[in-house]
Amino acid sequence: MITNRKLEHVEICLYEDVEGYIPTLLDDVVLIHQAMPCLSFNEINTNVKFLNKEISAPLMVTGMTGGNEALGKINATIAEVIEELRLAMGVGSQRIAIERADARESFKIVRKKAPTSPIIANIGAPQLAKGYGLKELKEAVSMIEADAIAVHLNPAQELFQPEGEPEYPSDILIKLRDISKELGVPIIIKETGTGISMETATKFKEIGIKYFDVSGQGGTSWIAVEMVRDKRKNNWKKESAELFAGWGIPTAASIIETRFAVPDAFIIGSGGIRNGLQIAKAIALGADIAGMASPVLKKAVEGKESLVSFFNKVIFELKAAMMLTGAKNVEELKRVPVVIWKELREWMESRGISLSTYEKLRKRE
Ligand SMILES: CC(C)CCOP(=O)(O)OP(=O)(O)O
Ligand SMILES: [Mg+2]
Repeated sequence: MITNRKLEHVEICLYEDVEGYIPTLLDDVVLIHQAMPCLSFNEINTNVKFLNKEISAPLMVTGMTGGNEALGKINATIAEVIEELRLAMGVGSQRIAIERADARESFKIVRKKAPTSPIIANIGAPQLAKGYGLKELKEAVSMIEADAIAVHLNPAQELFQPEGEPEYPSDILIKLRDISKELGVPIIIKETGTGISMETATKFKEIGIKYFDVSGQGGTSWIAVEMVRDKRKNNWKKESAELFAGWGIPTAASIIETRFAVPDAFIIGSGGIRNGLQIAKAIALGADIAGMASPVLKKAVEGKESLVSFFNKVIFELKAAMMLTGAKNVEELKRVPVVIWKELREWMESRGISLSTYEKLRKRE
């Protein structure tokens, strides 16, 4: 039953160990210290534009949940806080709300609590292979008066999900191309913890997609989440899921690959982002904003105050990195000098991405 799966997903993300199988490789990005920043801390401005709205920091809460009253309360807490702090948020897959009218309030509450913030709807690509079309995506968008819709790509998760639907035929691309012309809001192609490659980003660039949420490996592994469900059900896939738990593209590599493939893309750097220093690195590496999910979920269930102080800490860390690199705003942060070394540099070399070529793309020159 889909509602049970929604509840299990949140319970597993909160209380099971399903992250950190492989590093994000953001540690292989060094922001160069500038001892004479030529600015004072109170001058630093973190405002950025996102989906034609201004947000106070380059950070969104990426789509997680929804589907019943309890999950709606989590959405409500996050929505209230992101509206107050002028951030942005996505909702979890709205498939359950397309299928069940009683699940809709748990998503609608987000727009009620965040009337002015950028809010992003969410539908899975497998549903496009199984009959969903413009009607269902419009329904998901209008349900929460969304500014955009994330179409999530989760083939690895579906493969190991007990009741999974690993159906990703290429006619999904044709459908998305046609839908994007009529939908009225942008489509964000969003991975789910295994990252977007340059080949995959190119496929979506070719149908006119401009927004990517890379959701790389290094944070929550949704293969591991389904592994836990397999184990609980003694499903035959459990050992295979364990084998693949660390499968995917590390977040730092996925930011580079997506920027390399789609130089003019709007990139959300997500997957294992846990603090403001990682946000600064993701942006200096090529992302436009960063995305967080799991750490926000964990604070949200503690309550609003806990989530507010978490975001204040994260934004202080981002500003600290901007101060110490001499970046007085996010546009300057995109161009600060960095060192890319160790595994991440080896990854670039083996993928044919030269540092000098990437330097221009990273700075969006
Ligand atoms: C998108 C993913 C990280 C979490 C939801 O996976 P799911 O297969 O349960 O989502 P659906 O309800 O859309 O099938
Ligand atoms: Mg699914």
